Formats: sequence, C-alpha cells, structure tokens
Amino acid sequence: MIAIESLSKRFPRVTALDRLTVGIEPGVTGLVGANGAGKSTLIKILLGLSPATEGTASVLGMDVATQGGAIRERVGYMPEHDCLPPDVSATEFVVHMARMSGLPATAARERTADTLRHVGLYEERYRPMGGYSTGMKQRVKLAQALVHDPRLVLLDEPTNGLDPVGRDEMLGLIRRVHTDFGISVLVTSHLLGELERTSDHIVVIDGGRLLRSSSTADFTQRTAVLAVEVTDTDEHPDGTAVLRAALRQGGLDPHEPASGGAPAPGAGHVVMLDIGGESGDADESVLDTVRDTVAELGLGLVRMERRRHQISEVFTERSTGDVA
Ligand SMILES: Nc1ncnc2c1ncn2[C@@H]1O[C@H](COP(=O)(O)OP(=O)(O)OP(=O)(O)O)[C@@H](O)[C@H]1O
Repeated sequence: MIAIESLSKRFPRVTALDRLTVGIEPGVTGLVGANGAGKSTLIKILLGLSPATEGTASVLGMDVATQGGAIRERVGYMPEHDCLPPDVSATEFVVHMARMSGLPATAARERTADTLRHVGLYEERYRPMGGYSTGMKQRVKLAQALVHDPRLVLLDEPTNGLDPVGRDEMLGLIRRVHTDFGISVLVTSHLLGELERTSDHIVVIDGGRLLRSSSTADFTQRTAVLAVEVTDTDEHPDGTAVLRAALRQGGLDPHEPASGGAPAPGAGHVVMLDIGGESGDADESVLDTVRDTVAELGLGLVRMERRRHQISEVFTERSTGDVA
C-alpha cells in the first residue's frame, strides 16, 4: 500500500522525519508515536501536500512527489484538527466532499447517506455541525474520508478528544472500515496501547525515526511475562520487596510492573518476571521456583498469571535500556 524509503523532513529548527524506511501492507496499520514524533508530517507527505527534504515514498504505487493529485483521488484523509464549517450540515458537507472527489451529483448524495449511516449519524445529519459533539464531528470527518470509496484511508488521531466510550466506538468503526469494505487503514495515535486491538500491524516512530514495525501479535507476544501477586505479612510488611530480593538470590530477574496505562487492581503487590523466549513458553522450573520462594517467605500467593507484553511496556523497557 505504502512504500517509504529513507524519508526525511527537516524544518529550520526541527527534523520531523529522519531517514524513515518502512512498508505498509494491506489491512489496518497503527502508526504510533508521542506528540511531535512526526506522524502528521508523514501523512502530509504521503498525500503529496508537503514535499520531503530527502528520500522517496509511494502510495498505491504512485510517487508522492509527482502524483499527489492522483493519490488524493484514491486515498481518504481524516485530518487531526477541527476543520468542519460550523454553519452547514453533515449532509451538505459530505456531499460537497464527494463532489470534490469527482462523484456525480446523484452518486454523491447516495454515497453520503450510506456513509453517514455507516458512521452512526442519523437525523442529526441535517443539523448545522457547529452544534455537534466532538464524537459527532469525528464521525463526520471519518465519513468524508470514506465517501468516495477509497482503497486506503489515512486517519490522523481519530480518537482525539473522545471519552473512553467514544474511543471504543471509533476504534470499532475503524476496524469495520477494513472488515466490511476492504479499505486499508493507516491510523495514528499518541496513546501507545490504544491501537492494539484495532490494528493488524503496528509501526512505532520516535523523533522521526523508525523504532519498530511488526505485526500486533508479535508486538505483544514476543516475550511472556509472569505477574506474581502476593500479600504482605506481619513479618514482611513489604511482601513484594522481600520476594524480589529472594528471587534475585535465586538467579531470577524480577522487575516492577510497567508504569503507564491504568494499574491493575493490586498492582502495588505485583512482581513481574520475564519468562520463556520468543514462543512465550514458560520454563516450568521458574514457576516452581516462584511458588517455593513465596511459600518459604510465608507470603500469601494471590495469583500467578502469565500474560503478554503490552505495547506500552515496549516503550518503558526501551527507555530503561532492556530492549534494543
Ligand atoms: N510546518 C512546520 N514548521 C516547523 N516545524 C514543524 C512544522 N510541522 C511540524 N513541525 C515539527 O515537526 C515535528 C513533528 O510534528 P508532527 O506534527 O508531524 O508530529 P506528530 O507526531 O503528528 O504529533 P502531534 O500528534 O502532536 O501532531 C514537531 O517537532 C513539530 O513541531
């Protein structure tokens, strides 16, 4: 869908993209990076709206430097910021965008009605958009990106400003853009864990550089971790500290739960251990060691739970130097 080769974008004082090389396959791809990582800059270059300083990129086989117009005919784009005229209705606006994309008047009206229904806007689509909630505005922005039936859509922070329920609904809609219509999606987010369930593939950029590009499953399964939750006792008022020390003596390498993301209930009493390798199969002897250590210390064992890494942990580990 997209081929990016050694792409750089330098502004006078900032390098927004730094020799980025990555390929995007059909499906849903999450482009993840902190604010300022270069996501919006990349999208603007892919649409042919902003020239790269160096390097090349193509979208659906078309060169972004010379075929921007043709790319924008076949690609849908949902910009990050509020961009809707307040005094026209969603229907008027989306019909207009469909006409701009080259649809004849009748087809534009039909496609607009279908698309607005698909994103969950009904009677309110005849009202001026100035009175819409953020969630409704985001839906209109998604609808105008889809109305001309593109092969690919680029969605820049579509969950921005939404509450948790609105976020989940938007992510569900995005997933269905691919499953129901076969349209490929490149969707950005600065929230690291947000796209885990929505995307087939995750690309992480940081400071304009590629940090990692892999399937979502690879991201979260690469290593298994064991969460061990214990109670405190009168003898050991800090159960996790004493367990960590004892496990280290036993040759294991326990660590604290990653910060970021909502702490799980009881997170203050959890010790994490990396177990198993690429396959995620735990070495049984590690489980035995943990159980015996907890028993010898006389702590209560609340749970031993094997779980997958979360994307946010990839970042946390990176910053502490554990993962290249
Ligand atoms: N027109 C511009 N002139 C100068 N600097 C720019 C311009 N556009 C972006 N930048 C800078 O380039 C860097 C990358 O910005 P970009 O908007 O691509 O990041 P982002 O990952 O999309 O973050 P956000 O989600 O906050 O928009 C930032 O440091 C930004 O300040």
